[in-house]
Amino acid sequence: MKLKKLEISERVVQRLTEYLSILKEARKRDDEINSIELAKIMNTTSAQVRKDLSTFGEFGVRGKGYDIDNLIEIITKILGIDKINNVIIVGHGKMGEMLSSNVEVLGEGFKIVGIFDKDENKIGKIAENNLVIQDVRNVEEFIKNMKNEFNIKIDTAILAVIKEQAQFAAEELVKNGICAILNMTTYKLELNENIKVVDMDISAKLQELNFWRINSPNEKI
Ligand SMILES: NC(=O)c1ccc[n+]([C@@H]2O[C@H](COP(=O)([O-])OP(=O)(O)OC[C@H]3O[C@@H](n4cnc5c(N)ncnc54)[C@H](O)[C@@H]3O)[C@@H](O)[C@H]2O)c1
Repeated sequence: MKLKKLEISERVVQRLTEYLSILKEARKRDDEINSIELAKIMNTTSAQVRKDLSTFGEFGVRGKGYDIDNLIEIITKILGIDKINNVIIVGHGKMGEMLSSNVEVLGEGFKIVGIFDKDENKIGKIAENNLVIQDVRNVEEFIKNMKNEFNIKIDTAILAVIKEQAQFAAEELVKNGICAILNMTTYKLELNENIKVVDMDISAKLQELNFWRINSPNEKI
């Protein structure tokens, strides 16, 4: 399924991932779910749910719910996680190690195929997921080999280097064909607009949460 890129907002894509996790839970109980039930769990309106899902076609039958399996299959395809997506980790410190030793954190559809660092003391060591930590200077060769020898395209990286190295490391990755970066650093990367970056910052999320906590009507301060 090819989608016209500009038709879909980032927020809709974020909501799709939320729908998917809700639907997987709902499937344990039922075969169908309607937009009112979905809206309740998503804390939104049923009109919003219908609007979101209609972006991708007509799935619901009027008066009936959505077929959960069908919806899961479609969203999985839209998110491109109906097949394995190979990713590399760049920076194998505390954060990189947390990911390579807990691969289930990545969820279905993703596989770590390479780990890179620049620290001489780490290069050559074996990570928890049995991959050898490679010299970051070998990323280019690694990507080329994967393509030529196994016909595997690597274009996604998880960036977990120290903040001060984030921009440099990201630029190097882009030079080598990476076009999608999950940025675990707190550095705001400046890259060509064709490069998709998603920031994953626990601290920023906590700040956001804190704002809602202290501005909640239940706040007793
Ligand atoms: N996303 C979050 O919520 C979150 C939480 C904690 C830390 N962080 C951030 O994640 C990043 C990593 O944190 P950490 O605690 O794992 O740090 P760390 O110091 O333990 O690890 C950083 C690793 O990056 C490597 N490195 C540095 N420059 C590199 C380069 N150019 N190429 C390849 N490897 C390089 C270092 O050798 C080291 O192994 C930091 O930027 C930190 O601010 C994010």
